[in-house]
Amino acid sequence: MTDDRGAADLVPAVEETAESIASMEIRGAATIAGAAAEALAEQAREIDVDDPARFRATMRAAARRLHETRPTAVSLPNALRYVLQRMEGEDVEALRRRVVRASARFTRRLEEARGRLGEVGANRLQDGDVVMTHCHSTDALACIEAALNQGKSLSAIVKETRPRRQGHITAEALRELDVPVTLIVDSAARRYLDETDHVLVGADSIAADGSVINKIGTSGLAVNARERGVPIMTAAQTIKLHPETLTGHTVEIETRDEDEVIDPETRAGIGDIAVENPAFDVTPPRYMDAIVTESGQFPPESIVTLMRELFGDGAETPWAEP
Ligand SMILES: O=C(COP(=O)(O)O)[C@H](O)[C@H](O)COP(=O)(O)O
Repeated sequence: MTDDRGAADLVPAVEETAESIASMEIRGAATIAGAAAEALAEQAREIDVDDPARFRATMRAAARRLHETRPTAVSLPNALRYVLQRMEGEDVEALRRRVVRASARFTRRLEEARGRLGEVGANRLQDGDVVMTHCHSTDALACIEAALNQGKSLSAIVKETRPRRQGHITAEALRELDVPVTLIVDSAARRYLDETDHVLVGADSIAADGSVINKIGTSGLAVNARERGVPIMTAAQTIKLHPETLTGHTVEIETRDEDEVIDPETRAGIGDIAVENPAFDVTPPRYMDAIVTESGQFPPESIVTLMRELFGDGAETPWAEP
């Protein structure tokens, strides 16, 4: 049986979502997961087949198409797993219902988890704190929002986050919450740590040893924060836990287009140079004070306990052909 089985029956919504994730129109680990779950529901709703085996094959093909878009955020395969593991039933209508329901439940759980972890993270922030952020993380922003709701007043130092400048999205979101924002270039972070009370980042994946995989620059920020004595936390709901790392696998770091770093004309003017553009890096657990999830906060080294509880010893890949 070839891996292409079911691919001919993919509905446009799946291709559109896959393209938007790959081009980063849809970005950020939690947002990608929600969009993927919704695309699976669209596939289930729109596909016009009578044969349950064919229905299942098209759902697996849709999941494979979504899975191949970006490699680092484990929330994507975790979302696909959540929905496909619930694809049960004897006939197409039953299968369709189960997929649509699972997708809706997944999206609801994303929202609830964000709310709960926000409250946990907010308890680590004090009234008057200056918080430094990196990239744009909805889970990290949830902590700030919850702290504001607790009546705390915060201000933010927002790292620009080259090359894609997701810091601009964070700055805008914080201004909408009326948080005073100072935008800095990435290389100014160490200097501004002297004025920072807490560093707050998100995660694309968390490994079994407590390593945090997040936007490139996070590990340097964490090392500098430790050197300066500034606490740093990762806000990450449990769909960011990477079950395959329980069995020794490492997390693949996405490499993106060189044009994001330098435009081709400027590059040609410089001469023959190599350009590299890794999108994420790995922060060792010893540089992170806490991982904040909807199930509470954890020292990074003990996150493996929560992972075993949630995933057992590893991960299935229900999108693979049987
Ligand atoms: O590194 C990024 C986004 O990278 P990119 O812009 O390359 O997708 C974010 O910190 C995490 O995905 C967490 O985000 P969230 O908390 O929203 O899941």
